[in-house]
Amino acid sequence: MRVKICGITQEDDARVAADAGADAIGLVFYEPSPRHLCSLKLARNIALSVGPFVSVVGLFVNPEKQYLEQILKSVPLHLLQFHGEETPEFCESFERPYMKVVRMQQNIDLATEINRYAGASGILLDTYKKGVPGGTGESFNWERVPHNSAKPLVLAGGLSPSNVAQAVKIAQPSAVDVSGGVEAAPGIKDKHKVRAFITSAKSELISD
Ligand SMILES: O=C(O)c1ccccc1NCC(=O)[C@H](O)[C@H](O)COP(=O)(O)O
Repeated sequence: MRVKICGITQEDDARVAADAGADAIGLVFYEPSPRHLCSLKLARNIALSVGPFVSVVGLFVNPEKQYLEQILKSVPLHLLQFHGEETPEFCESFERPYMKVVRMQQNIDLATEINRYAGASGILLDTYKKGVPGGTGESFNWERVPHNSAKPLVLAGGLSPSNVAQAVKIAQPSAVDVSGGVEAAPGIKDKHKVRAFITSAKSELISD
């Protein structure tokens, strides 16, 4: 099981996540978010602090192309994560691996969305909440996650150290993603929760 710790805003938290076995960290480039990184220098330093074998993911919500290109010039991002209404053509235009987020609205046609983003490295399934593009801290019904997806699925939304093992068992995703569930305060991670989350997410695979 791969684990991404999202919404990192300081180097210490990035190191804690990497040392605890995180496979990826997420940096938010979306101004209304309390986890938004307004300094590119800070974003770059965080990205460089995790070492060569931890993926650094940049989160965007309907970004201006120029803004994203400017970030790519100074922050070494391995993967882009799109939370808005970005088209497949837009997502692919940066020639960088990307994940498209699908918010699990009740009537969503997941198979169609997955086919639409054929160029994506994976699809991140997140909770739908009107007007909130991500980081809701709320979960959705994990039974809705298909086990035969054409693309790797990343499960997100309201995960925490206490529910991630159950979520993995039911949804059987390729990876899990957490932000609010391992925070001490918005944008600040709790190192005990980060460690507990990673241990729990990864141990489920072993116990099965
Ligand atoms: O974190 C935010 O504030 C945020 C704002 C806008 C788009 C995405 C955002 N975060 C995304 C994530 O942190 C995760 O990919 C995912 O949504 C899970 O978040 P959570 O439910 O808090 O674990």
